[in-house]
This record gives sequence, structure tokens and C-alpha cells, in this order.
Amino acid sequence: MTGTLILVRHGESEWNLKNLFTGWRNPALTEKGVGEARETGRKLKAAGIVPDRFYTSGLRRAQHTLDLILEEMGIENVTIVRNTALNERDYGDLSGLNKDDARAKWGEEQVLIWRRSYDVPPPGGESLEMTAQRTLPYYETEIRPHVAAGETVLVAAHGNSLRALVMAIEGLTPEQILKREIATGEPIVYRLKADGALDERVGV
Ligand SMILES: O=C(O)[C@@H](CO)OP(=O)(O)O
Repeated sequence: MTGTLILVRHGESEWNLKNLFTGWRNPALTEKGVGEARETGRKLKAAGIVPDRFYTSGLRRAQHTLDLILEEMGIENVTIVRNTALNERDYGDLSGLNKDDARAKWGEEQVLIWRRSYDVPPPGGESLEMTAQRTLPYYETEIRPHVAAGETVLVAAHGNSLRALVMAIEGLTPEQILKREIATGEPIVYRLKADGALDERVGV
């Protein structure tokens, strides 16, 4: 039996727009972000996808994205599971700083290492590896069993928590996943085998 896993990154947030490191800070979606979330809902509906279960992070940009998707899909009165295990990577001391200002202060290369290396955390924050260490166990115990049972599960989360899942599901190396940008408004739809292995990625 195969199940379906849908991964969605939140729409553009106020801090994406202002080019600020965000992490566990909690900005709202912009108008564009609201539109992207609605567009995701329309795409999923047009693809005939009917999710059974819904997960999101503890942060409002992902929660609001999920609410907007459900609204577009005409889905009401469902249980939404929120867990900080799906939160964005914690950006530590960089949170709230402008990304260009950080490059000016610490240099292009250092900022790139903090943003896109696998195991070097930003000061006081989490590397992608550390993010995966909390996101993957949660996925394995709380989400994957439902997909394995043949259900369709929708997860609305963040660029780096989703990178951790994509890396595991697609079997990517750290080098490969760090080059992968998870776009806003572009759902990733996987069919997974009962053992969690990737059967196919479905285009929507
Ligand atoms: O600021 C953040 O929290 C993330 C996602 O917007 O940024 P980055 O692209 O550096 O992972």
C-alpha cells in the first residue's frame, strides 16, 4: 500500500520580505504570502488530493498557511496537530538581523556557512543537522505511520524543517540538500511505500 505525503512551505512572511533572519521568531504572512498559500490550496484541490491528516509547526506563518490551504480546499472541522518539532531552524543570535547587514559584518562566506552548511550552527542557533535531529524523530513516530497506513498527510512547515524531511525521503547527501531551495507556494507531493521509501514524486 502507498500513502501520500504533502509538504508545503509557508507563504512569504513579513520577515522574508524585509530580508531578516527569522528562525523561531513569529512574523505574519504578507499579502503575497496569503496569496501563495491560497494558490497551494487551489493546486492541491485541482489535483484531486484529499488529505486525511494535518500537521504544522508552532509558528503562525505555517499555521496560517495551513488554514488558508484548508479554506481553499473547502475542508472544515478537522484536527490540526501543531508541534515545535516542525519549526524553522533556530537562527539563534542572527534572528531578527538583516541578511545583507550580516554579510557586511561577517562576510559573504561566513554567512553562507551559517545559512547553508549542514553541520555548522549559527551562533546560539541550530544547524540543519540539529534541525533534522528533532524533525525526523517526530516525522518517524507521528507522521510516517499514517502515511504507511495509506493515508494522505499534509504538513505545512518551513524551509529548513522541510529540507530535513526531503533529505531523508529522497536519500540526498548534505551537499545535495543544501542546494535545494524549498519554494513558497509549491507543494511537494510524495507517494511513499509502507516502509517509508519513496515510490514517486507526483507533480501538481
Ligand atoms: O530566515 C529564516 O528563518 C530562513 C527561511 O526564510 O532563512 P534561510 O533562507 O537563511 O534558511
